[in-house]
Amino acid sequence: MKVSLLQMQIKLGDFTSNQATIHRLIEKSMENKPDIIALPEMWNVGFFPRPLNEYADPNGEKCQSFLSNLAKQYNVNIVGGSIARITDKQLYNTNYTFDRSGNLVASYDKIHLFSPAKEDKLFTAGNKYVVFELDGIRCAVIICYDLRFCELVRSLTVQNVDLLFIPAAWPIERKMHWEILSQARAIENQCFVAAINGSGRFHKFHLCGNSMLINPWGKILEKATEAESIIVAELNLQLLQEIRSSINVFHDRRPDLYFK
Ligand SMILES: O=C(O)CCC(=O)C(=O)O
Repeated sequence: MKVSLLQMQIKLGDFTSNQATIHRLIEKSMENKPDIIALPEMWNVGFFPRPLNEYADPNGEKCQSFLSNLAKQYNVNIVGGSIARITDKQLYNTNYTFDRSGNLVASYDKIHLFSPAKEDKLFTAGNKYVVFELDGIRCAVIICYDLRFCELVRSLTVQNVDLLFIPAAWPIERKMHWEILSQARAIENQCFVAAINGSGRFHKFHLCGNSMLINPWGKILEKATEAESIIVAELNLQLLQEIRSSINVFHDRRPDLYFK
């Protein structure tokens, strides 16, 4: 299973240019023949042009059709980061994931909205999480600030998730949290983590890049710099069973004692 992360530089409010960037990066990433490609948070318009309701994709239809066509064209699974979507006048931060045939296999609305940036005032929060399969591998996706909520990730990984995607627009000031929390989620949940950040600046936000592919032991297999880049790694899925049987935290946990 080869996974490639497209750490793109997103242009604020410029969907057409962002689509062109994805085309360019996918074309290049195909040299490595990845099975899955993943994109960062808010790739359609960035974090956030105003007024956002004029920039957001109505019902996510343009983005869905763009991603579905790419998946078919390149015969690759696409975890479509997230986009700004508007439905019934409500804004959502939404992930769409497509399989190689261009079928939508998952749709997830960000659950934890980042209140320090007033995301909770602009967007409506999602209220359900999803687990899905890509080429027979159990996957899940969370978005950016969701990374800080270990309860959410545990709720997903008790459903046997092998590969967790974390599209993000994570700022440079908290780069240390991005790295440590991503590694912690991999270690505590004994799964692979694909942490895919954007690169560049919006308003006062300066994204830290540093996308990572992390194995279930917490080892960083590949890491990007701050600049626009593509990283790729082959995931040794055998490691999942080796680690889970040597330290069986899912067997030893005591959910009967938690959150009383
Ligand atoms: O949690 C953080 O520090 C960053 C979160 C964030 O930027 C977001 O959720 O968009």
